[in-house]
Amino acid sequence: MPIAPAPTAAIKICGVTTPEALDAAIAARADHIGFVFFARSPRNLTPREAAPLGERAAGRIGRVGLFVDADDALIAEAVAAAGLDALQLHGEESPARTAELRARFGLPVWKAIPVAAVGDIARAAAWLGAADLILFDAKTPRGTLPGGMGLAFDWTLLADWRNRAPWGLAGGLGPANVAEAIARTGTPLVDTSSGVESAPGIKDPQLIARFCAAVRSSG
Ligand SMILES: O=C(O)c1ccccc1NCC(=O)[C@H](O)[C@H](O)COP(=O)(O)O
Repeated sequence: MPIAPAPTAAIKICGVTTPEALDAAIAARADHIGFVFFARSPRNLTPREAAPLGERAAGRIGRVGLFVDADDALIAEAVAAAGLDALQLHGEESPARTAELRARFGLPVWKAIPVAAVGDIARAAAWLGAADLILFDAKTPRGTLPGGMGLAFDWTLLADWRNRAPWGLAGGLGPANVAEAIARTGTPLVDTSSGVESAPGIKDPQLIARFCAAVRSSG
């Protein structure tokens, strides 16, 4: 009887802004790319800028739109322009707002939960039933970006989560530590941004390839 290969974590490359980075993610067989719609981010795209990337990605890789306390008008414009397959909420969106957006746009919603202490993991339970996936990410210092800062959190805090819903791990992941992160947490999805960049907002195709290879080596 053939032995099935061990499953590895799904991969999301966040903050893609160029066709080269998109093609690198597809070539490396990542599962999702993220388009950031947040003006303060070095990876920000307007819906108009995201449109050709969304078209290039269609049917080849999942397109996740990242928003930070965005209004419905921006989300609607981005969904239509970039053909988004899922929404990622990276701000202070409540469980009610999360459920409302899921119903309004008819798309899966990923809710990022910032983590610095064990209570932050418990807090995620409030989004069960409202979000389709919980993305645990490092809590960033006040006054900085709420994500994409290359900061990791203490993965042992996840011991309390016990796979209560579909989830993923983000924060400070790169080619050098992602296999260890998967081995230590058992995460079914990994998300990276700065770890595959040569400078903030500049994706490096070689780092994308190395990241995806490292994920597969963990299986
Ligand atoms: O990437 C950004 O610029 C960003 C801005 C505002 C909110 C969230 C943002 N990124 C979220 C992501 O999905 C990142 O992949 C995640 O935070 C991990 O980032 P990194 O630690 O740089 O890998």
